Amino acid sequence: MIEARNLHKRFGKKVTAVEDVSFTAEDGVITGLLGPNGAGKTTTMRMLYTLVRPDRGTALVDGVDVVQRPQEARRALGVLPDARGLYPRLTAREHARYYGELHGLSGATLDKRVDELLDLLDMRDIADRRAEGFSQGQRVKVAMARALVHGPRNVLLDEPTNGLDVMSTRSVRTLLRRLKDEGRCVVFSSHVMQEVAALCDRIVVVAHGRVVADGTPDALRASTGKDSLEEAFVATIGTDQGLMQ
Ligand SMILES: Nc1ncnc2c1ncn2[C@@H]1O[C@H](COP(=O)(O)OP(=O)(O)OP(=O)(O)O)[C@@H](O)[C@H]1O
Repeated sequence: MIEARNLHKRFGKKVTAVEDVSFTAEDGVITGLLGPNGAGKTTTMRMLYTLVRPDRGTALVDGVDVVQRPQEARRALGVLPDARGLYPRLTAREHARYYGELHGLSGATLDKRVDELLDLLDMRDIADRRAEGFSQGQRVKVAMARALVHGPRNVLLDEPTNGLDVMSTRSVRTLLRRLKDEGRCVVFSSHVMQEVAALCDRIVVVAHGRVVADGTPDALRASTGKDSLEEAFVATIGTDQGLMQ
């Protein structure tokens, strides 16, 4: 479970990226962080996975404070960051193995886990190719495999389907549903409302660094009095700018 508590982050004097973000992402639930470009989603995610230190507020990962005990919090997290930097000379399989080793896995356990992920992410064809020259979709799959190799209880994904074709998007969605069915806490960010609507049990809408709505798709529709989720989002944010594909 992940609890964001009054997160604040400014960059310099002029940019307030995150004003006051609080939400709880439960286990066995897919929580979507939805907001237009520049809303503060990536900055929020970075604070959750301990890359950026909040100016104020904090977050708890399975009860562990990310500011006070970042290393411990990181062990309980699998992260697909916004930058999917890969090592060009390592193969897809070597990426997953390397990250598994960093998390203390080895031997047959690690081999089995990596094989499972290669199948789940449908990446057998690229398993033993070096990452240099990988397409965007292939890069996302490798980054996803290394995020999940240690079987984290909590999974944070920053715009996981960005740049993916229809088939790859479907396999990512299937994987996220599987993580949910396994009882994991899944949080992903997106600026595409159709993406969030297709996957999420719970939606946290962020605009200008603040949470402007938080609830199930049905609750969001009911609170705005709109029949379609799309209209409900527009009503919540006050504009459809940046939310459509
Ligand atoms: N390192 C940084 N230095 C200065 N400004 C930053 C930095 N990181 C983010 N910002 C600013 O903070 C605001 C929120 O950015 P953030 O990347 O969190 O938004 P986002 O919701 O993820 O947007 P997108 O959908 O475009 O990725 C933006 O105005 C951005 O320019």
